[in-house]
Amino acid sequence: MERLVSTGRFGARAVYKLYAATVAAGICLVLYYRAARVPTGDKASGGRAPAWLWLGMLAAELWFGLCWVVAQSVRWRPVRRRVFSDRLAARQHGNNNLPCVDIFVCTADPRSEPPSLVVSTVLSAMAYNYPADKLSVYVSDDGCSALTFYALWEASRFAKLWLPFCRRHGIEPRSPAAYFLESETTEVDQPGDVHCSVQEWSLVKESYREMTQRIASVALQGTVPEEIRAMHKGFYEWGSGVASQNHPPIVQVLIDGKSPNVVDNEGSLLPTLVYMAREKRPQYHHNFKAGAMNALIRVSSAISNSPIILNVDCDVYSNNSNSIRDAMCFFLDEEMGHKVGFVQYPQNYTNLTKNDIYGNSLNVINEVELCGMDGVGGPAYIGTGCFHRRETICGISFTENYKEDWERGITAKPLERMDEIEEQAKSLATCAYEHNNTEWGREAGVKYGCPVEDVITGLAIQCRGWASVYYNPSRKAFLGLAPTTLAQTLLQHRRFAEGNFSILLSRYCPFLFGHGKVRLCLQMGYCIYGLWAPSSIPTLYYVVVPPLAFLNGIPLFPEITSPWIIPFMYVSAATYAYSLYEAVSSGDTLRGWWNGQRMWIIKRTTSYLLATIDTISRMLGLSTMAFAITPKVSDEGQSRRYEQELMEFGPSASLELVIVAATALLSLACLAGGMGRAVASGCGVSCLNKFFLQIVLCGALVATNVPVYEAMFVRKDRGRMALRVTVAAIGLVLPACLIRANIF
Ligand SMILES: O=c1ccn([C@@H]2O[C@H](COP(=O)(O)OP(=O)(O)O[C@H]3O[C@H](CO)[C@@H](O)[C@H](O)[C@H]3O)[C@@H](O)[C@H]2O)c(=O)[nH]1
Ligand SMILES: [Mn+2]
Repeated sequence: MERLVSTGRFGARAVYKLYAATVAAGICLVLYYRAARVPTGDKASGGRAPAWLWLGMLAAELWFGLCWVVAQSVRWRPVRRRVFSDRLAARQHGNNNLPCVDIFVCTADPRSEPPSLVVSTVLSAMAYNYPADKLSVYVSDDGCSALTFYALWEASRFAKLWLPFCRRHGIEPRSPAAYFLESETTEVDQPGDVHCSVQEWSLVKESYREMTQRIASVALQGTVPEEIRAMHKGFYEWGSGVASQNHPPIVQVLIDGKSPNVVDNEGSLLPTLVYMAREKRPQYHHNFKAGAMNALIRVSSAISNSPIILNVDCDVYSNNSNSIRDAMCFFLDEEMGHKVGFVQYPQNYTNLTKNDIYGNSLNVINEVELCGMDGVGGPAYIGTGCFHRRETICGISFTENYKEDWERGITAKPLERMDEIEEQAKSLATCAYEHNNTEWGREAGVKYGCPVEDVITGLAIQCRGWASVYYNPSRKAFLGLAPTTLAQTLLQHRRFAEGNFSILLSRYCPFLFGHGKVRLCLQMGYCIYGLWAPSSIPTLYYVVVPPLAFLNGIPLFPEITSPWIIPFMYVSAATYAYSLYEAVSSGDTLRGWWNGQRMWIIKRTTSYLLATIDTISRMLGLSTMAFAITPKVSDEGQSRRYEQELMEFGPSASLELVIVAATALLSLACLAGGMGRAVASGCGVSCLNKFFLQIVLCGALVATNVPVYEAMFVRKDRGRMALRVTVAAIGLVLPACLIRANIF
């Protein structure tokens, strides 16, 4: 029988391995040079560095070398997957044998995640090219907002028009917001391959526009008007005593897809649509998104109980209506299917600008690193765009004789006793449910206690013997929203870095937890992200010390005439050139790569530093875990500057910004001061000889920091650096430059 999937290797791996071997040799030479030449004496003397300064360089270079080695794990054997969904269609006799699928959409806050955004995501999920009676969409609302419920109720009505429209004309993408936006920017009335009358197209568009207007106006009023509330019993759940973080559970089935009476405008069945706000009480910890996911798993088990679960964030709409069928090819493939625990799609964004000013594109992670993890055991679970087996995420271990119950959910009857089922589902969404000594959050479901709950959950699934698969089709399956300001980006990365570092330090450390269960290369692959946070310290050292040493006339690298300069130059040039190649071949622009390098430094010296502090203080019990939601809206000025690719620093001040400004100023001051000193002492060529690499390093830092200087001294818009930040940065840098050699 023909396979449903195929796996291919990347080309030219032998060339890559040769390159990697030369870099490894270069790193060894650099470390040897450092270790063999540790100066004696704690003070700078005769132009020699004090020992501690030199040892610091050695430690930093050792660390960078280690990170490089760890990063090789996912570059050694990357694979690419293909699916043959036409064979699946032939084999399943049309649609008869396709398994049921539950789709989870998480939202948490109607202000940073507007209900109209949630609605488009939900509609795109309902409109998959998949039998409607086998699809159920569940929305978890951690904000417990009547506005979100109202928006979903509107969506349940609009779906009757939207779904047949999509089906009939093969619309892509099936998020109405994305579809109508796209058709606007392509400047035709309708995309060429859509053969519908202009009237029909305009009717659907108009009715979508009216719906979003109604949602917007209700959101503006802040409450749902009584005449609307009268139209669905669900609105009466928001009585007195319901606050967003203190309320009883709410479960409302908005569409019962099994009922023959609920059909779209063409008489076809609709997918089931369920709204859930799990119970929240101040005395019970709700465990953020992980808690929401687990409540969804339980609630859905009482309603549709499908064997496969897809989960997406509320901003992540479906951009490809065939993704469910594609994912099913992996689960149903006779050779590998029985082992597959989850199928992960990449995380792609719709709102990136051409040169990706905040380095948010994830292109290299998507095109290289996840493929590399897939080659050595399977990608990590990255929280969104992932298909899980229900049994797997619920905690079952893989065994060769495990048999999936693909019939699960199919036999479910219409929810005749709707009220009873809703009551039962509610009881599964209470706080008390989990506190009666259940395994939820520990052995069962998504794991608690980690800001990257997804990564730790995926690792545990792999350690229970399941494989995972990474599928990156050319038409992107899911598109979400990336942060659009510097502050949001830094906050998001602080959470990522903290989460991954705390995994490394916990009992889930991939080397311990995964030992003997997953391959060493995969253990290392997980570590790449775990090492982000502690990398902040060597990075800060490298950004601060060599420039200051240059200012003080202390050379830290081999002279230009010494052969030892070759490994230093080779390692840096080769790794940068390769990173450029990797970024550009993954879809970044040249400028995008350059912006990414700036963000690399900014994130490492701010987010990751704070993440390190967060992690340690959490381990010492000085603070508790937080999950700061990434806002999906920004004000008009901010969006305009984002479109213009102007970095957003102001107007408020923060520790992160002070660090960014201070390190930028320091490089500039050291470069100028050091050059001035060299010229004044008339040493010219011999200085260039001694300080060549330090000058290159300072120069590169200054070049990447140009937008920071502009924000401090040139720009006049509201996104410029706050004056307070500039003053604080000068206050830090000035003494550091003046104290001079005394401390060295
Ligand atoms: O208490 C909470 C907090 C968040 N969320 C939802 O979780 C999702 C992700 O939150 P977001 O603020 O958008 O985080 P990102 O930084 O974009 O999240 C990435 O990283 C997270 C782990 O840090 C993963 O869970 C996400 O899937 C992944 O997209 C959103 O749908 C939220 O509504 C909840 O349901 N409840
Ligand atoms: Mn997000």
